[in-house]
Amino acid sequence: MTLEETAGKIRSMEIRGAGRIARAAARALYEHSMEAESADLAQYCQRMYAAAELLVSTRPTAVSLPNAVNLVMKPLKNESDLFTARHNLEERALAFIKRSEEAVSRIGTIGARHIRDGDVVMTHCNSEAALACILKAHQQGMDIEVYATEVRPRNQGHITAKTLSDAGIKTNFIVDSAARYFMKEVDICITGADAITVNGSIINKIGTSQIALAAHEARVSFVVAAETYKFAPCTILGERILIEERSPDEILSGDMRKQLPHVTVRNPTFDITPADYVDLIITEAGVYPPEMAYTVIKEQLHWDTEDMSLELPYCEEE
Ligand SMILES: O=C(COP(=O)(O)O)[C@H](O)[C@H](O)COP(=O)(O)O
Repeated sequence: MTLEETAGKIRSMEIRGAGRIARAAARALYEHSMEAESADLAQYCQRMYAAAELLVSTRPTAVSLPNAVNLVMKPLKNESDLFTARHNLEERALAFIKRSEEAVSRIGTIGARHIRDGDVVMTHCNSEAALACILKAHQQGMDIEVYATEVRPRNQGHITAKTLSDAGIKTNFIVDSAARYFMKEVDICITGADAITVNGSIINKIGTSQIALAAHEARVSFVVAAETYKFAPCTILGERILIEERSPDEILSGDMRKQLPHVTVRNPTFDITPADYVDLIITEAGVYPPEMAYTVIKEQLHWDTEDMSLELPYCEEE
């Protein structure tokens, strides 16, 4: 797949979900580097920086995307010859993909320890990391039941329901607005994350914060499964995560909107769940309370003040 094809698929959401987007970006950089016909290091760097910028511009919210791109790209500035630069960049891209896949599997193992035999689990959207926990618990022989939301407008819940059904897990498929109604039957909510800020807020699919609120009210655990590269270093510097707002066409057709001249369709793709409503964040490096987000960014992402000069567009003002 060409770089432009990958960028187009991320933009159109054919490739979606924060972890998958991150791996697709790393894969695109790897393949772009392999194909690069560059006369010298400067030309190669120029080509790769342009590719990185294109990838980062595709979707604004999932921090896994700029984090993956930075992990692959950042050491490039210290290279002194084309051959080594190219070799090292390709190694870093492949290492990121491997690390990401292993992280999801490890999160599944750790997350399954938070599910008990007989539990009813609610999940929202389609998160590899959240599903890894549920699938692992099922594989370990636990008798669990799941409530999976529909996830309007893009219906990612259909993918979740199919995955759960294929695994033989008893699943209730519900509209998003039924989450509070069913919360009294739920023991634990598990969702993924697109970004986690330094104050432990979780940015995930629109509707997540309502589920967290309903869980809080009902004294149900609300747990987030997320790889460490979902934490957002830029938030240490006070930057906010930009919440993507997608086309109104996803909700009402142009023809229908023409009949409603005083109506504006709003379509935010993600929302923010404050740390107060989050019990735990399950990462591949272990389980953290949301209050420890700063420590994760410092220790797991090895973020330091040098990163303040990052040139790539990391996050933008909300
Ligand atoms: O909100 C979404 C996907 O949104 P979209 O469909 O708009 O990309 C997922 O919950 C997170 O990305 C985490 O997923 P994962 O755990 O797979 O990274």
